[in-house]
Amino acid sequence: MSSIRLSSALRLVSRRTVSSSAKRLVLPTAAALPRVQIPVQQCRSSSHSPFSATAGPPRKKVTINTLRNLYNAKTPIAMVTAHDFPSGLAADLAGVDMVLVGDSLAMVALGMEDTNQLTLDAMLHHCQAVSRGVKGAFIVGDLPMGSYEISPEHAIKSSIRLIQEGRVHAVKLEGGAEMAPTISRLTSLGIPVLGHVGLTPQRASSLGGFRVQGKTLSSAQKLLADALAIQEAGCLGMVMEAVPAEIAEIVTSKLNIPTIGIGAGVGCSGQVLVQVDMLGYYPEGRFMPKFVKLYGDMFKVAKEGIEGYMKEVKERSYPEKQHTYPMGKDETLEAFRAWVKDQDVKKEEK
Ligand SMILES: Nc1nc(=O)c2c([nH]1)NC[C@@H]1CN(c3ccc(C(=O)N[C@@H](CCC(=O)O)C(=O)O)cc3)CN21
Ligand SMILES: CC(C)C(=O)C(=O)O
Repeated sequence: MSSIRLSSALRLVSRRTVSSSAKRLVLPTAAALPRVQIPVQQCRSSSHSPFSATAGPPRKKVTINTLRNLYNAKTPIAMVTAHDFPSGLAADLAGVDMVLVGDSLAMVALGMEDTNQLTLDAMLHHCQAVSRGVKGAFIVGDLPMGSYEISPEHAIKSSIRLIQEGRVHAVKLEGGAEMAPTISRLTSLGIPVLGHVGLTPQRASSLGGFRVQGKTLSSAQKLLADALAIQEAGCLGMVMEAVPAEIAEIVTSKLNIPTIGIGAGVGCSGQVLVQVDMLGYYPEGRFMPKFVKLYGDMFKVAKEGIEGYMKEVKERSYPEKQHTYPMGKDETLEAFRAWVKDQDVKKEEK
């Protein structure tokens, strides 16, 4: 059976965390799967993360200046969503510039039908998990529907919680010109804001569903006006979702802040995708927006891994000796055997 060396990303983490006594763990796999060997630190308790939360990857921190430099150099900005510690860690170790704790987590991690059921408290919980795993990338937390619309003060209060408790670096909010006063207040207080125009999922009902925006002249005009208004209000950039590529490119060319496109073509200043979508975490047959490209098959990997484990549990080939704890002294075992025999302990009949 062939052996695959551990990925360089995992090696990066394990180099910091694996002690000299680290065991070499051979992952149980189905016969069809190649054998993957990953050295791991022996975990004392299931409540302990196998990866040190403090040992960050040796990455230079992405700041608002880094993003500005990328934009000025016309280097596309790569952003991906994350909703927990491992997905944050994967994104960060892959080297993305920005990590978004998007409210799509409502749909992809919590099984909700839309993003509007998500509360600020739930978002905070996930931001905390992601920010524990992300040490280099610039982290943006989404303001969920209902956490910022009532007044600028409402938005300020929620944003401070996302930054103070969620440990994100910037907040994202949906909307155009009507949100400009709120965005101005936030940015004047030193809270960086990423805007979101085009298809704004929190307003899907009033858009008639998850519909492509900017397809008519008036809709394209409104898109440009909204983009200019939130730029003027001080946004560091904006997500531009589900807009015809040509329109997105023209709007991008009229701005002096980056557009991060999703379903908006290659003419944007950067791209964002939902990590769960792009890595193929779902079984075949689930609807995917047209802009999703699969870069992985996580559902297959997960399912086959669990099948391999199940098979070995059923045939008692897992756990093997190396997965068990040895006795300290042989005499103790002998003494215990003799004592149990002496007690004549009977199995209770049920
Ligand atoms: N898993 C997931 N991925 C996402 O990208 C995502 C979410 N969830 N939830 C929040 C929003 C909703 N998103 C969506 C959802 C559906 C379409 C969609 O059905 N688009 C149609 C276009 C329809 C038209 O022509 O107007 C498509 O065919 O892609 C687009 C964006 C993007 N966001
Ligand atoms: C789809 C992206 C841009 C988003 O807003 C989210 O993940 O919630």
